[in-house]
Amino acid sequence: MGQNIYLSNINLEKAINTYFEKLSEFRLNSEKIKTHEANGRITAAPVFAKISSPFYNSSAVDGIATTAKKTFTATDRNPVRLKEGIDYLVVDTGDPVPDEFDTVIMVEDLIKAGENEIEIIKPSIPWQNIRQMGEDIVEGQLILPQSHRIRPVDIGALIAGGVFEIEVYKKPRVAIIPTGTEIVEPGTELKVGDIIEFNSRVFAAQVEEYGGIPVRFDIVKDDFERLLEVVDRASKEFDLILLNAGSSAGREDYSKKVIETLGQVFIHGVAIKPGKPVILGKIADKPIVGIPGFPVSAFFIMENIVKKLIGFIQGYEIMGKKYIDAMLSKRTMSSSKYLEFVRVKLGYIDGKYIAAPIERGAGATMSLVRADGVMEIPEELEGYEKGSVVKVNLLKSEDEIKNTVLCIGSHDLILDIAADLLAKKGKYNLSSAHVGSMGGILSLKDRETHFTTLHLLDTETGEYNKSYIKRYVPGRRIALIKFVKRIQGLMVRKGNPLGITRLEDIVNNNAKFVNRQKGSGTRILLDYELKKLGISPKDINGYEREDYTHISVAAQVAKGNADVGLGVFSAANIMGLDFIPIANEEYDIALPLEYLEHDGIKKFLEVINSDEFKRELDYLGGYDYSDLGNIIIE
Ligand SMILES: Nc1nc2c(c(=O)[nH]1)N[C@H]1C(S)=C(S)[C@@H](COP(=O)(O)OP(=O)(O)OC[C@H]3O[C@@H](n4cnc5c(N)ncnc54)[C@H](O)[C@@H]3O)O[C@H]1N2
Ligand code: MOO
Repeated sequence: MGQNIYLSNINLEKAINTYFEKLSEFRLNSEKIKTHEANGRITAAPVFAKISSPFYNSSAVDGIATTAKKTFTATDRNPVRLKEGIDYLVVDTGDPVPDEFDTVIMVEDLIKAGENEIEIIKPSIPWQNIRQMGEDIVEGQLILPQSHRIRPVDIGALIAGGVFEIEVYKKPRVAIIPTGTEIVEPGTELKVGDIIEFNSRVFAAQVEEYGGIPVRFDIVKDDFERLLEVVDRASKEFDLILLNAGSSAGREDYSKKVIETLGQVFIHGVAIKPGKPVILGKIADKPIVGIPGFPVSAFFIMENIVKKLIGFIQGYEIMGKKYIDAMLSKRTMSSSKYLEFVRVKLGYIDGKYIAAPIERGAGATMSLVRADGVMEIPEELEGYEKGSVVKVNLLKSEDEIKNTVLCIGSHDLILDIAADLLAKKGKYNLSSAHVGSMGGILSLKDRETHFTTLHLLDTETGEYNKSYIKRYVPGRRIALIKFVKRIQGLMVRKGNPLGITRLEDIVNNNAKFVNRQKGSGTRILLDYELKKLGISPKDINGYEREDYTHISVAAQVAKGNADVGLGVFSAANIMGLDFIPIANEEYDIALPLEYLEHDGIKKFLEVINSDEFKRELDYLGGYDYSDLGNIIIE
């Protein structure tokens, strides 16, 4: 099979418009369903009232129905006396008002004046307190237009208007076809190269959210003939087909060829990232979308194209992306060729939303789990500077974000434990963006975070953190709170196969090293220790190779991608690695003094001072919390 390497790069909106034009002939069939089962469905025709509501003149209050004319002379001094059966009829709310009466007086305005007689001291206006026939809905009136998504309140109006059955579009039946020889069903015994299939399950849940009926197919291997057969069958039985993976240029990427063979491809390649190799086509008159395999790319294609498409085939525009303006905490570059979606953590600080970008890889499923929102960098821009105001599509509610305590700083596993305990308390959540200690201090300086976590060694004095805050956040009252002392050491595979016992051995034994990023406390510690020993970074194989967290360094060692890395004991412990202690460092919390009064921060501090938290630290090992909670006010 020839490779199809030429992708187009069409603007997203233009691609969608072009595609929908090509699909303009296609519409779903409609069906009649019970009105009370129609929530969320789309009307296939305008709906008119069959009867008026109310169906008769009815009393809007509890009181008496009478004739306005008889009450005109009533005053305090000259009350008007009325007789039941002759002048009035007692009515309750909702009761019919007989034709001979034209007004209703509330019971509170009646003065009892003997058996079956009352007095009133104020005239009553004609039609007062009467809901006249058809006041709400008049027979023949339009209740809902075509292509309207039915809401709970609409159901009430329809039934009141005598419409008990309604013509709606059939829910689109969506075929979801996972493909790939390397893809295996969950639960299969895994061998190297296998990938557990889960995209289809994400798509199915999304399709349900968008109002479609998902049907998931079995995995199809990368076999052109077999793919043709399955897709051909799906195109006959379903309204929309989602063909997953094989959308790019690999030797076994057949999606485009399959669609071309059975129908037409209109667009292959849209100017968005992640998600660019998407394929938009049709077979007979049915839409088919080739969705890239990487889970994050797939997510953005679903949210930005398939969601709209499911609305479109029902003649309906699905809205609902909610945006806020946020201040960006970190310079973020992007290619001016694409509209880029960047996952961010969000916080609400001093009345402003702050967006802190997280991982950008297309395979990082967890990044979507962790993200609070998605920043959109428009196609024509080369990115944004730190401090820019950016547009962020919310993945959570504004309330949730306002109840988030944001930590931009250096990462440690114990932050995840604190986050879990804080969430358990209810109301507040801890969101942490990992940018290293220096990045954290800069965010503190620029008022972009509630607090930061840091472990910065002053290589002149040997003291941690204090001097950095003085130097980088001058003129702001900062509280430094002691958190934990942690053992930093060399992480090596179980049994220490290269026999590493000191930093020097990395060079001596020519071990493959994996480093932490510049600005991280661990990196500063490494450089400090190397300098003390007179070792040049150049002599360390892998010094240039950077990872962003302790746990990812540990994972690199565990997988054998590196022989050794510097990190905390708990990370080594979790990954089942051996650990050679090198230094004790002080991992602390810094925050603007006034935030000690912030309710969410108070709860966070309660959490880290709790026995439960300390028990977790004991369990992880490698932490000394004897000073925890001491506040050194700068
Ligand atoms: N030479 C080029 N290579 C690539 C290009 C390019 O333009 N030229 N584009 C890259 C981009 S961008 C993307 S996105 C991917 C799209 O890849 P495919 O759609 O062809 O997907 P596969 O290679 O078949 O799979 C990739 C990857 O996705 C995961 N995957 C796939 N299916 C599932 C599933 N059902 N459940 C879970 N995960 C799944 C899996 O990790 C696959 O390895 O192409 C780049 N390459
Ligand atoms: O489009 Mo790919 O999704 O950039 O990774």
